[in-house]
Amino acid sequence: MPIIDIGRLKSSSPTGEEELENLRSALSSWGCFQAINHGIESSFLDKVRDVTKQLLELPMEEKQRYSRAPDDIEGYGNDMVLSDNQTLDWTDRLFLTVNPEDQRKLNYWPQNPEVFRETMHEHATNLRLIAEDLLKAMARSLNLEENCFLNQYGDAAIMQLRFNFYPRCPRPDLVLGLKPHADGSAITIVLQDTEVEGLQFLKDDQWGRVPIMPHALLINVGDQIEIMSNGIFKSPVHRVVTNSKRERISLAMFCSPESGKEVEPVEGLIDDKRPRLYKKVKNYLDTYFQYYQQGKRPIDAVKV
Ligand SMILES: O=C(O)CCC(=O)C(=O)O
Ligand SMILES: [Fe+2]
Repeated sequence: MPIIDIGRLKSSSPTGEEELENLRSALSSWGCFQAINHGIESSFLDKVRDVTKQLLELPMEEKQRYSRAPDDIEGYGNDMVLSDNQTLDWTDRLFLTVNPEDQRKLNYWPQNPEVFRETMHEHATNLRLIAEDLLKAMARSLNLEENCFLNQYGDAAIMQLRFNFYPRCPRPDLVLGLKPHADGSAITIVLQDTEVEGLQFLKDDQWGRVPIMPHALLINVGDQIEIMSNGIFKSPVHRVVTNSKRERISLAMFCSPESGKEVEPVEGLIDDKRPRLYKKVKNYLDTYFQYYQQGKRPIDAVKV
């Protein structure tokens, strides 16, 4: 699992150039990395985890006050059931749109713990800057103008938080916490559990574990960056395994292009040797969930 010092990516020194090359290599092989030196205080990340834990450990009756409506993707609950033969994940989650701010559905936002709302607001503010800096670095790592991904991402990017709670599972050999999938985002930033592993990425047909690094952020590319980069950066398939002894918690932030923005392979990455791989897409997330729940890869539907 690659580790990238993202503080270095902004520097134009030789070490900065070297780190850009590491970034390009990580995203075109694994599609993910552990980000260190990201500028967020460790104590703040601990607070975010703590608030997440407090929320997920509330009594079920209290969490059910934020239950997802049957036709909504936001709220507390499990998978949306779209067919009888769907495999359910061994997880409960709370899913919230955080940005744009005027699209927050506050009826799903817990008020307990009391600092929940302000903490998640601050967390989103921090991650927004990291996502934007990374999109610039990703463009520079391919010798492109630094705003070429950011322009498709837009100023009113969609940021969605998913609080994942994986209870202990008596049969980890039979059940997954989260079935294999690739994310529909542009990029995803995940805060991992500090004690229990579980996330795995598929590389060269093998599942690679994400080791615990308490103060790193796990970052992976989603389908929309695979599209913009014309397939150079890989949106990796990943899954979460269950554990019979320990429960596990994680907090994923999905950063996706602004609603209505057209997303397509960047001009500079299409040539005779690398023909255009993907069509132009808009509001990719709208169709993503249907394919996802059928166990299909949504990105296959937008191949040329
Ligand atoms: O639980 C994790 O570490 C990852 C979660 C994830 O992949 C997701 O929510 O899409
Ligand atoms: Fe994921």
